Amino acid sequence: MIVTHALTKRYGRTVAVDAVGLAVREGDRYGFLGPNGSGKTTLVRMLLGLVYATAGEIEVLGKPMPKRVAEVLPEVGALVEGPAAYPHLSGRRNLALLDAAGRGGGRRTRRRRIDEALEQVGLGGVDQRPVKAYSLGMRQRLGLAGALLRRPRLLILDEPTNGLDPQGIKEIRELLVELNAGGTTVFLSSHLLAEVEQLCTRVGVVDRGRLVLEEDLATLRAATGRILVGTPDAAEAAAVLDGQLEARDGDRLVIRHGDPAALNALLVEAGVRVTSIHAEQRTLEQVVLDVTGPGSDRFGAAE
Ligand SMILES: Nc1ncnc2c1ncn2[C@@H]1O[C@H](COP(=O)(O)OP(=O)(O)OP(=O)(O)O)[C@@H](O)[C@H]1O
Repeated sequence: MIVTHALTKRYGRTVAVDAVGLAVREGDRYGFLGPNGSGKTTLVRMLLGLVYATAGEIEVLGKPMPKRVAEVLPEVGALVEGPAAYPHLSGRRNLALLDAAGRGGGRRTRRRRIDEALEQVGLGGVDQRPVKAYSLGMRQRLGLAGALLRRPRLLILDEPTNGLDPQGIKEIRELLVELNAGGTTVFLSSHLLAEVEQLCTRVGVVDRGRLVLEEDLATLRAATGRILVGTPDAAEAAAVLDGQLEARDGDRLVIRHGDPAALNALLVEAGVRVTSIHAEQRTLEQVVLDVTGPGSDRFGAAE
């Protein structure tokens, strides 16, 4: 759905995006993760033809960008940082103007599509109040509604949960999962590890303009080959395990073993009471720390 090769953008001496080659596949919920200033917005703008690349290539929906921008954009819903709206007009009126200005999306269906989009983002009950009276979160939702008007095949969203409270973030997450289940591919940028971890199926990590990692989340979080066991009989368990025990902290044990069920059976058979047992998984935070090294606290773990 999106492929870039050696995509580069320089602003004078600043290399905002540095030879990035990423691949977003159909059906992905792709999280483009990086700290503030790492080049996410610049890359998103290049994908949409809003900024020209210094070098490299971009394909969106199988077509070169920005050359085929007029064919590509009607099938893409986009939300770029600080969505623009006419402040003195209502949200509904803004969406009508946006729809009229773009290609595709017939006039006959406009009202229905606007109602649907507002409903989807939780602005169904919105009144005639002008956008200048909206909260930041409401503006963000309106921006998303604009992205959904044409029922796009691909959504490209730059920090879509900026300005939303935890409940709003959860609602947007659920909406994106639902749209994705209905066939929409989702590409979003974020500086929040937790957001990407909770929402995405695939992640690209960008650090100082370079893509340092791109992988399916399930692969990244694959089991480590260790099992975490909680037991009030830690000493007995340690005796039974003979050499497989990696660490012990009170009644919690870390055991080198591949199969929690088999390990559980072994412990129970030996008379060890097991209160909890599960395979250890890496967190996205650990993976990101591994690839970016010290200074990765620039990534937001949560907000
Ligand atoms: N129009 C511009 N002119 C000069 N430098 C720019 C311009 N736009 C971005 N940059 C620089 O390029 C780098 C990447 O910026 P960018 O906004 O793409 O990062 P980001 O990851 O989206 O950060 P944020 O989340 O804060 O928006 C930064 O060093 C920024 O100062």
